Amino acid sequence: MTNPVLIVEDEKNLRRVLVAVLEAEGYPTIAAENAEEALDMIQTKHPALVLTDQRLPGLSGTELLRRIKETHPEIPVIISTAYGEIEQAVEAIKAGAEHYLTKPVDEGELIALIRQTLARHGESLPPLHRELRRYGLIGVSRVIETLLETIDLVAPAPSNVLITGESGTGKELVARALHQASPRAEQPFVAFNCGAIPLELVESEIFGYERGAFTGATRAQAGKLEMAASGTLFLDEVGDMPLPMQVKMLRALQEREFTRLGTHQPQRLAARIVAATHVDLAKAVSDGHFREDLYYRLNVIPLHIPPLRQRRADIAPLVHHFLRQICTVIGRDPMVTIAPDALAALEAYEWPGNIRQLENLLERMVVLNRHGHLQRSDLPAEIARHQSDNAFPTSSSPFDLPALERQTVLNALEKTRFNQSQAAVLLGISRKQLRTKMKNIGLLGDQDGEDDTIDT
Ligand SMILES: Nc1ncnc2c1ncn2[C@@H]1O[C@H](COP(=O)(O)OP(=O)(O)OP(=O)(O)O)[C@@H](O)[C@H]1O
Repeated sequence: MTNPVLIVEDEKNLRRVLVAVLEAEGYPTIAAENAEEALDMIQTKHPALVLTDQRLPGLSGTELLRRIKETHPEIPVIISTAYGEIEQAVEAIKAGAEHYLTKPVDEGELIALIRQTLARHGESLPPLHRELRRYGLIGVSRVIETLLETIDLVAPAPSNVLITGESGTGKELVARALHQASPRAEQPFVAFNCGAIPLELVESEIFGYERGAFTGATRAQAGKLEMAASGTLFLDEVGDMPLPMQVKMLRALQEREFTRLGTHQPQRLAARIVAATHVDLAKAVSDGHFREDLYYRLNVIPLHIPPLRQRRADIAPLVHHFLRQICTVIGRDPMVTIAPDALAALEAYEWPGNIRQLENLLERMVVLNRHGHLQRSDLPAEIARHQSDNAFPTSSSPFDLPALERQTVLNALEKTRFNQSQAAVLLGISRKQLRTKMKNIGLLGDQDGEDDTIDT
């Protein structure tokens, strides 16, 4: 990321803190004391995002936002407002602010919001995000960050690894990453899927065979273990390995030797074994479908990849990545883009098929798309009906003003135990205005009248 984040804040200490927090996260950051200074910086420094206080000396945050939208509509703006400035927050969202934050600003929420906003705008992100792109693994979530740290930690060791996770979560990608990050990177990476293959075939595929070892063995063939040499053998769907093969595999791992079928000449097992499964292998052991001793042999280092729905922050960067990738592969230029509400629906969907399902859906949508822009209405109905506010419950959704207003009014009422006068003071509006809002959002019926004297 080359373009900085611009902070606009008149309070000196807060400005310093915000700059320090963002710089610690690896975002190049610049700061202005007021809107006029900010406008100059926008001309010269082209920030990737502006975070501005609403209340500033001179032009307000919303006025600054309007000026930015006139000249640089592509720059996302986040407005921070003091508690009770809901009117201004709503005003700012209407004027095109990406989000609003309520002061005092929560550090974690701020960082997450900035990451999500930049990712949503297809920005290449700061060192953290560049790092998170390593080995072809895309993401901005803590999950991906931890996964990459673990890969770096365990890659150099020869220990076996067992990767677990639902179908399509990226188990093979992680296995390849482990290989690339290891001293074995120059050696072969060989993948073998144990799923739904009869015993004889699994055995001959993994161990190899000599000519005449069985009917049809017209020539000698090296097995996957031999092909992997001192590299990595990736055993996918290891839970489906037939039980008699499990016994043979265990023996090979214990003795660090194996033999081609049809000979007694042992060979050294030099490859590292990385196995993967989408089934609960511990349960398969207790059900008697998987050998406990082999389970422990393989599970020296367990690595779990959570499903996509548990790391929704990764969806936006993955969507941008796949759109770029698919358009490049099929030669689509200019690149197909996606509408914010379509992206929000993707972020809110459950993704039972995880990243593979997301990738396949985008490919289909890009290929079938004529106008170069994916709209919410292009999505399958099942996905389009998802509400964007499921996705990031901590941040306000820019697409649902009534929900935002309703939530703020409710918060104020709850804080004051439904004392309307105090709630109105908190919100910075008159009690009459509050009652109108309560009616609009269904908290007061018409029969409740305009009685200003009785508090409920
Ligand atoms: N974090 C990620 N960043 C980019 N692409 C990813 C990521 N995770 C997965 N993918 C892509 O998603 C697709 C599915 O990943 P992969 O085949 O590794 O999943 P899997 O868990 O091994 O699936 P299965 O259990 O069905 O074999 C691949 O095209 C992979 O490149």
